[in-house]
Amino acid sequence: MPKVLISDKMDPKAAQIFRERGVEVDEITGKTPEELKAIIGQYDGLAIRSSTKVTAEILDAAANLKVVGRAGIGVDNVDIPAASARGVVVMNTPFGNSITTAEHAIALMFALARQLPEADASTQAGKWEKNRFMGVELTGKTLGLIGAGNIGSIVADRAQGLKMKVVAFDPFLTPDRAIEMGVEKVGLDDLLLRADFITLHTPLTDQTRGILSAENLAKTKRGVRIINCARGGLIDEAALKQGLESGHVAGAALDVFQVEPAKEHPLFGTPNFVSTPHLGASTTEAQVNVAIQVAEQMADFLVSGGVTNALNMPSLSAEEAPRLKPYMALAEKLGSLVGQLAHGELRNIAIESEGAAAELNQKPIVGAVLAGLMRVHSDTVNMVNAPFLAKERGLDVREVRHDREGDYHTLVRVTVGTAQGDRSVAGTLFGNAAPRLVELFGIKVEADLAGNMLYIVNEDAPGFIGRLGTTLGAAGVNIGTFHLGRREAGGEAVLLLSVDDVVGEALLATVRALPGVKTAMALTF
Ligand SMILES: NC(=O)C1=CN([C@@H]2O[C@H](COP(=O)(O)OP(=O)(O)OC[C@H]3O[C@@H](n4cnc5c(N)ncnc54)[C@H](O)[C@@H]3O)[C@@H](O)[C@H]2O)C=CC1
Ligand SMILES: O=C(O)C(=O)COP(=O)(O)O
Repeated sequence: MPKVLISDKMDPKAAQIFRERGVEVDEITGKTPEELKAIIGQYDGLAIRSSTKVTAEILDAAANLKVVGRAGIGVDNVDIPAASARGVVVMNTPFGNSITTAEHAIALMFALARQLPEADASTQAGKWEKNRFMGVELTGKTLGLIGAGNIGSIVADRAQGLKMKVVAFDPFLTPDRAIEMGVEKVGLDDLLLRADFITLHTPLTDQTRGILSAENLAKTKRGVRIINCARGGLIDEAALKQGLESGHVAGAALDVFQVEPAKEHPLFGTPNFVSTPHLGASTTEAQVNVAIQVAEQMADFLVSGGVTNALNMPSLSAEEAPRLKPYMALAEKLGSLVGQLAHGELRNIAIESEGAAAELNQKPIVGAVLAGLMRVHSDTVNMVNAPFLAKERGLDVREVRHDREGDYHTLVRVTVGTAQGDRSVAGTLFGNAAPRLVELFGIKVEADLAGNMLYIVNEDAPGFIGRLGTTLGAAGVNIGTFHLGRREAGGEAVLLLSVDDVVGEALLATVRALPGVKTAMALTF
C-alpha cells in the first residue's frame, strides 16, 4: 500500500481521502529539515503547503518518493529541477485557492484605503481618534495589476465591481484576453506611473524577483498603495520601508515576506504598513478545496498512475491511465530494446504511432519510450526525468502520429538515429493488453520482450538452430521461447530467445564463435 506524509497543516479531508483511496497516511507537521530528512525515506508521496521546503537534500534522502503534492499554487518551495532529475512528479492545485487569495488582496486594499488595522487598534485602545483617520475612495482609482493570471483576473473582476480602472502588466497577457477581462494591457513603466494601487499576482521566478525594486518603486506615483499577496521576493522590502517613511508610498500591505515565517521584520511598526502572516489561501473553503484536490490527485497517481496538474510531467487522466498502461509497457520495452541494441551515441529518436495508438495521448508513450531507452544506462530513470535527461543529452525527440492503417490494429514504432544509420523497432498489443515486438531492424519477428533474452544475428543457413540449441544446452541454459525472423531465405536472420538464466560473457563468446554468427547479445527486460 503506498504511503504518504502530510508535512504541513492541511484540512482533515486530505487524510480522509488518502485512506478511502487505499493510501496509508501520516500527518507530521512542523518538522525541521533534518527531522524531515530522517523520515522521508519511508514515503511514496509528500503532501505540502508553503512551509515545507522540498530541497535537493530532502529529495536525496527520499529514496521511495514518487510524488510531491502542493495543496495550493506556488511551488517556489519545491526544487522542481531536482525533483525532475530524481524522477519525482510535482503537482499543485492551481485553482483551489485563487478566489480566496484574490479576496484577500481586495481586503488588504480596503485595509490600506481606510487604515482599518490602525483605526481598529486605536479604537480598542479607547482613543476614539475620529479626526486622525482619513481614507481614500476606491471608486474611480486606477489599480495596477502585475500578473494577470488566475488570481489577477479575479482581482480585476472584483476591482471593476468597485468601479476601479484596471491596468495590467503581464507579458503573457494576449490583447484578446485583456479585452475579455476589461483591462488595459500596459507596459510596466506605464503601470508604475499611473496606478493609485498596485497589486502583485505573479509567481516568484528569476524574471519577477524584485520586480518592485528600489528603481521601480521610485517610478511610482506619489501616494501609491501597494498590496502583495503573491510572494515576498517580488518587492525590495528595504526600499518599500524607505518609501513608506518618506511618504512617497502612502500604504503597503504584505501577506508574504522574503523570509518566512517573518517573526521580526524592519517593516513592522512602519506607519501605514499592514501585514498578515501568509493568509492569502487561508479560508475554510479554499483549504477544503486544495486538500481534497491534492489528495485525489496524489492518490490517483500512486494507485492508478493518473497524472493531473503535474508541473514536470504531461497530464494523464485516471480514466486514460488504464487504457494507456499497456501502451506505456510496450513503449518502455521498445525503448529499452533500442537502448540495448543501438551502439554508440544516439542523435535522435522518433516515436511513431498508427492505428489505435495514434488516437491516444502521445506524451506518456513518448515518456515511456525515453524511460526505457535511458534506463539502460541508469537505474534511477523514470517517465518523469527521462524527457529531462534526453534534453540534457541533446537527444532530438520527434513524435509522429499516422492516419494510415497498417498490418496491425495498433502499432508503435521507435527509430533511433545512430552513427551507423537509423535503427527501427516496432511493436503492437495483442488483445489490447499484451506487448509484442513485431519488427526488429527491418525484419519481421513476433516476440515477447520479457526477462532474460538472447539476440543473435546470423547468416541464414541449415543446421544453425541445432548447433545453437546444443551450445546453450551444454551450458545448462534452458530456452523458454524461440523467435525467428529473416530478411529473405539464405539472407540475414534474427533470433530472439527467452532464456531462464542470464547469459554470461563466456557463453556469449562461444555463441559468437559459432559459424555464421554476426552478432550475439544478452538483453534484459
Ligand atoms: N498569499 C497566498 O497565500 C497565495 C499566493 N499565491 C501566489 O500567487 C501567484 C499567482 O497565482 P495565479 O494567479 O494562480 O498564477 P497564474 O499562473 O495563473 O498567474 C500568474 C501570472 O503571472 C504572469 N507573469 C509571469 N511572469 C511575469 C512577469 N515577469 N511579469 C508580469 N507577469 C508575469 C503570468 O503570465 C501569469 O499570467 C502564485 O504563483 C503564488 O505564488 C497563490 C495562492 C495563495
Ligand atoms: O497557494 C499558494 O501559493 C500559497 O501561497 C498558499 O500558501 P499556504 O498553502 O497557505 O501555505
